[in-house]
Amino acid sequence: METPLIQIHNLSFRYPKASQDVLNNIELQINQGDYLAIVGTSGSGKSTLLSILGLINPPSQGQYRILGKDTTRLTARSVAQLKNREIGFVFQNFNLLSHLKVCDNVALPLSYNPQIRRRDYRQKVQAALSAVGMQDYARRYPDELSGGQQQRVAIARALVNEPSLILADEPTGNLDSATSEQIFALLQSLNQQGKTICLITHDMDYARQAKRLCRIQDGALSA
Ligand SMILES: Nc1ncnc2c1ncn2[C@@H]1O[C@H](COP(=O)(O)OP(=O)(O)OP(=O)(O)O)[C@@H](O)[C@H]1O
Repeated sequence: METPLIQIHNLSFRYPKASQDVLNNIELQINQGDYLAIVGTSGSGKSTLLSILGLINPPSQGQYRILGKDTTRLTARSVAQLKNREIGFVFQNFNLLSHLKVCDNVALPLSYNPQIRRRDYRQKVQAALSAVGMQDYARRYPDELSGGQQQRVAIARALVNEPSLILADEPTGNLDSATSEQIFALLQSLNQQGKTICLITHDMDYARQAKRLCRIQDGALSA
């Protein structure tokens, strides 16, 4: 029996002051353990959809449930809590803080989660770094690492809170093809270990490796 993690019904989204919707009547269910790739041409609405899945933007219309909770009926504080605890983000530009060591970058999401005790940080950071093969780089700074290593660290940061969903927006957009292959292999293996992943990519070869492939065209999503 598949357990729904995300349930989106009749969702539309329009940016403030824009004259038309970027997303129209989206229907989407993501189950626990899914690996979903979203493809679409530039400007089709992929990043916008990811920003809604990641609780950065609320839908303009329709329903978005995560873990059974209707996010449109929650307070801003509850939404922020859900975002911090249940979502891990991976970006094209890695978005690591250059003045912090690898271990401190990875620890950042823990500091937004008051349920986690400070004395547990070290073990959690080590576990996340080990999951991406970067356990020996904890004391380095981001600019001492290659692009692929920086993306691994960013994936460790996304994993550290043990979120329900990993969202990755063009995670290999700044990487060469050999390094991209390693990052996709890592995402694949994290999914095989049970992580739920939703990914945007331009690379159809990798998109086809995901369990599910969805396309966005002019704001409409199809399987
Ligand atoms: N903050 C914003 N305010 C107004 N319009 C926006 C904003 N961000 C994006 N858009 C518009 O929304 C549409 C969808 O953008 P989005 O970034 O979701 O597309 P995308 O499919 O991720 O594109 P790309 O592949 O180029 O990253 C585009 O027409 C874009 O111009």
